[in-house]
Amino acid sequence: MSDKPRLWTPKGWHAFEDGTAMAAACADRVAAIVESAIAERGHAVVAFPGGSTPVPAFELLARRPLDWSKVSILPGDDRIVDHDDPLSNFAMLDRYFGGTGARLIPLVDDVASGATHAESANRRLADLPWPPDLVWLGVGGDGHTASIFRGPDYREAIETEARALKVTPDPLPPEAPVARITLSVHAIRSARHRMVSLRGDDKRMVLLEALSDGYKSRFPVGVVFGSASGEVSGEFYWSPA
Ligand SMILES: O=C1O[C@H](COP(=O)(O)O)[C@@H](O)[C@H](O)[C@H]1O
Repeated sequence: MSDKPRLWTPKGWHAFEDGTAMAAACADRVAAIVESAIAERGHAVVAFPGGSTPVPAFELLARRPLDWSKVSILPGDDRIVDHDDPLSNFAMLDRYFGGTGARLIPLVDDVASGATHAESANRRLADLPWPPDLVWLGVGGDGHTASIFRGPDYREAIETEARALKVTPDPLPPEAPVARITLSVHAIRSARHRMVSLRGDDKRMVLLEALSDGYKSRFPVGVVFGSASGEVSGEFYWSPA
C-alpha cells in the first residue's frame, strides 16, 4: 500500500493516466449527452471550451455519427477578435465542427455592429432553446473558467441574470491579452450538465482547492461549480499532461 496521502476529490472527479484516455472519455460523455438531449427534446445545445486542452477530444467527437443537424454549438467564452484570428475560440470550433452540419453560434461578432458585443451575444443566445444541455469548460492556472476572472467585471459575472457579458481581465492574460465575451455564472449553472477538462498538476491543485472551498473560493472556478451548501455540481476530467 502506498504511504502517499490521498488527495480529496469530489464526486464527479475522473482521473486518467494520459491526455489520450481523457480525450476519449470526454468525447464519449459529450456524445452521450447530445444523443439523450436529441432523443428527449429533438435538439441539443452545447457550449464547448476554448484553449488547447479540448482539441484531442474535439478531433474524436467530430468523427462521431451524431445527428449533427440537430446540434447547436457555441463557445463558452470567446476573445473579442475577428473570426480568422488565431485567438478566436469560434474559429477553433469551426475548424473541428464546421464540416459536421452542426449549427455554430458565435459569441463575438465578426464585423463590429452597432450593438455592443455583449448585446448581440445575448440576442443570439435568446433565440436558442434554453437552458443549454451541456456547458463544458476549461480552467486556467489562475482559477478562471470560461472567461470569468477575478477583476473589474467579476461581480457582474456572478450577479447578472444575462446569459453573456463582456469582461476585460486585469491583468490581461499574456497568452490572449484581449477583452472577452463569456457565459455568465447564472447561464453556466443553469445548464443541464456541466463539465470541466484540465491537464497538469498545477491546475489540479487549483481546481481541488477551489472545489473544496466551494462558493466562497478565491478562485472563480470554485464559485461557478461550488455552492453555499458545500455541494459540488459538475463532472471533472483530469489527466497529468
Ligand atoms: O483563455 C482561455 O483559457 C482557458 C484554458 O485554456 P487552456 O489552453 O489552458 O486549455 C479556456 O478554457 C478558455 O476557453 C479560454 O478562453
